[in-house]
Order: sequence, then structure tokens, then C-alpha cells
Amino acid sequence: MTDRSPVLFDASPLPIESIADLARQRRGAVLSDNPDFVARIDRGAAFVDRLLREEGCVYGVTTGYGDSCTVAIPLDRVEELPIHLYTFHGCGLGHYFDAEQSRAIVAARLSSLAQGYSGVRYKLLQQIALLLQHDVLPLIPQEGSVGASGDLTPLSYLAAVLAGEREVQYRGQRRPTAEVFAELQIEALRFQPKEALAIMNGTAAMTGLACLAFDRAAYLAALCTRITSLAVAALQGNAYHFDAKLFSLKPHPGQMRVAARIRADLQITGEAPRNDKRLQDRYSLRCAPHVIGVLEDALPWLRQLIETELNSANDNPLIDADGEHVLHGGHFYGGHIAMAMDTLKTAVANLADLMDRQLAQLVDPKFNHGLPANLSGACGGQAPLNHGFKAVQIGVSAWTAEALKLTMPASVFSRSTECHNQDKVSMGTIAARDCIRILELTEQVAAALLIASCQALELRGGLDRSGPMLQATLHQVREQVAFLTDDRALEADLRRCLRAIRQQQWQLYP
Ligand SMILES: N[C@@H](Cc1ccc(O)cc1)C(=O)O
Repeated sequence: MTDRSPVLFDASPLPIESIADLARQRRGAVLSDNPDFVARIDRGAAFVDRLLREEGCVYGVTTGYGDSCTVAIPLDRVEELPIHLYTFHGCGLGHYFDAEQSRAIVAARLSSLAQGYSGVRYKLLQQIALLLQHDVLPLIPQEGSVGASGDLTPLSYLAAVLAGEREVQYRGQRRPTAEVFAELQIEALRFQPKEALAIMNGTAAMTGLACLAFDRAAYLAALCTRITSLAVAALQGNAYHFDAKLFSLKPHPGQMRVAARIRADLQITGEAPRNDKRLQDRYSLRCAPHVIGVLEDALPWLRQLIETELNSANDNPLIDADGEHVLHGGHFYGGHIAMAMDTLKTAVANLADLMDRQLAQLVDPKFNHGLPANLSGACGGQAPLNHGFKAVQIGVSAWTAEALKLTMPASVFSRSTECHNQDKVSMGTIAARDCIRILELTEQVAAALLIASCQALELRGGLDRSGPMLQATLHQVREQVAFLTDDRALEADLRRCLRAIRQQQWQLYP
């Protein structure tokens, strides 16, 4: 049964799926009101207060930020400092994160602050939870983070909104925060001296995006496996390329899982014959488990990187209220997410490339073993006029090229910034944005392949030969997209199919 209970933020570790479910509005959000949790959070804020009173000096509270930490802030002005911090970072540009992405970002920040090492009040966590509960989402420009001093600029938009400033997305509209707060009777927060820094000085933008990317990639890997099975059936490929014994001899677990799924789809049980009539298919069929398997095998490692970041205190300085320490470090550095997203985007783009090659086999009478050119379903006098999937293949080539082009690692483009204080940075947010874009393009390729491979299977009259899993997929696709007889503009069909993929509408494998 799918869990519909609200995601609980109480410092216990959250899996990626909690953030993805929350972002997709399958689950709500609730902040723990357990008295021990509340007290633990507030102890951090109280310790910062005490420190300020006793020592009169705390980094980012009585000093300027980053390279400006040598500048002293007069004690009677420390309350103004957090307002300056989110204000001067209000310089993001580019497109805005969409609602789903913004929810993931806000939730990732709440998860980190709920660890209890950021020296913020429980009240601040409540204010963030309120945003999620009312679905009042900061309007955050995507560009302007180097992902090392935290996602300072994107997260300044969260800070500003908590304080009742800037703009939000609310019920599909872009509106001034103050107006929406007034409507919902939410009071703007006045930050304590360290609170704006705690909100902004972390990796939540890239981490929220990474959760969404992981979830989409895992679904795409399964979908690409199903598409491969459809293509093998439609091309009358050699199903024994996925033989269990064969895969036990090179036992990468994810790769073996992909082969097992294809075997189940194709209903292959017995032993491979000594000589199949199709001895060896092209690599985009024969090596599909070796391509999809790379992604499947990367997922557990990627999960570990993303979930460790998600459930970490990733700002600076950290406040250890129990040990009465201020811990100065660089946990805002998003190196792990940068590596995870650079890796994931490469693995996902390889799926696009694999499917692009499968389509090349399906549409081309030189390789498709007797299927009509371009998978056209037109007969008789109509046949010469019709071009079937010709333009779709061209589209797939373009989407694949665009995806592959974006795989250049972002993390190697570190550059010294902020007067050389941030002289090595992660670029993890750029990697995560690239990864999301590559996922979009690869989902487009998958939508096209799904439609084309179903068309091919039907042209082959192959329904009787294919097992229940392929039949189920064929019926599901037919609910969205009719068989292509005469040429028609396929954009609407592609978009319907794409929507189903994005909503992960089909349960593909148990
Ligand atoms: N990330 C820096 C703080 C910082 C904040 C805002 C800046 O504009 C620059 C730097 C640190 O903790 O060391």
C-alpha cells in the first residue's frame, strides 16, 4: 500500500521518496511537536543567544559574511544583519524553479535545519512547515549558485519569503508574499541574528533537485527496460541474450535485475538453444542490460550520497548546544551532490542514446526484419504518401543529441569567487539542473520509443507471441495513443504519453 501519511520532520532520517512524494503532493508535511525535539531545537538558538551575550562575538552574527568576516558589526545593529544577507543575495536570474522543485527545495532545507545543529528557533522550523502545509512556495530563480557556500542565492528567496518579502507561487499564481500571508493570516518572521545564515548557507536547492532526479531516473530505468523488451519482441530479436546463466557469469546486481526483467517480459524460461536463428543482435538490444544496468547499479550508491546530504546539518557554523561549541567548517560544500548529479546525468543520457539506437533499428527496413519503413501503418494506395515515424525519429535524434551535449561534468568547472574566500566550489546546483534537463529530454525519447515500439509490435501482429507484461503495456499505451494508420501530427500523443511517464502512471515491475 502506498503511504499517504504526511512526511514527519523530526530529525530521523528521511528517504528520497519522502521528498519526492511531498514535492509531487502525494503526501503532506508535518513538523514534530514532540517536547524533546522542540527543546533540543530551541537549545541551539538559546546557546547562540547566550554566546552573543557572554562573548559579544559570533561569526556571521557579529561579523560580516564570508571574506567579510573580519568586519565587525556593532552589537546594536546585529539584528539588521540577517536582513542584509537575504537582501543582497536577491540577485538570482534565469527561469524559476517550478512548484514541484520548490517544494523539494523547501523540504530539503527543513530536513537539514531539523537536525538541530543550526542554532535556529523551533518557531523558524514551524514557519517553513507552514509554507509546505499551505503550499505557499517561494519563487526561486534557478541561476546564481556555485553550490559551495551553500545555495546562498536560491535560498535567500526562502529566507525572504519567511520574512514576508518577495514573491511566492500560490495556487498556480505568482503573487507578493505579503499579500498571500495576509490572506492566510501567516505572520512574517523576524529573524534572530544567525537565522538567515542558517537558512541560506546550505545545499538544499541541489539536494531537493537531486531527490527528484533520482526518483525520475529510477522510473526511467524501469521504463527503458520495458521498452527494450517491446523492441526485442517487435524486431524478433534473440531473447536468449538475456539468459540467466549468461548473466550469472558477470553478476552486477543491477544488470542481472534488468536481464531478469526482460526475461520475464519475454517469457523466457528454458535453456538457450545451441544456435538461435538470430545469432547475435546489435548492441542496442544485446547490451541493453549492460547500459541500463549501469544506472541500476549506480542507484544504491547515489541514494546513499543523496540521503546522507538530505539528512545532514549542512550549514556553517554549526551549533553544538549540548557540547557548547561553535563548529566552523564547510558543510555547505555540495561536492557529493555534484558528483551524484554529474554521474546520474551521464547514466540517464546513455538511456536516451540506447533508445535512439533502438528506434533506428525499428524504423529502418534495412534492419527491422520485415517491418514497414518508418513503421507506417498505411496500406494500399495510401502507403506511398505516408511517412509514419520518420519525423519522430528525427526528433528523437535531436533530443538525444541535446541530452548528450549536457553531460559535460559541472563539478570540474570550479572557479574561485567571493574575493577568493570561496576559491574551490562544487557547482552541484548546476549539475542537478543539467540532470533534470537531461531527464526531461530522455523522458521525451522514452515517450517516442514507447509509442513506436508498440506500433512495431502491433504491425508484427505480435500480441499473441508476447507475454502478459508486454500486453499490459500495449493496452496502457493504447489508452493514450491510437495505432498510427494514416499520418497524423503526433505532438498531442507524445505529450499525453510524456505526462503519463512524468506521473509514473504505470507500475512496471514489482
Ligand atoms: N558560506 C560562507 C558565508 C557566506 C555568506 C554569504 C556570502 O555572500 C558569502 C559567504 C561561510 O559560512 O563561510
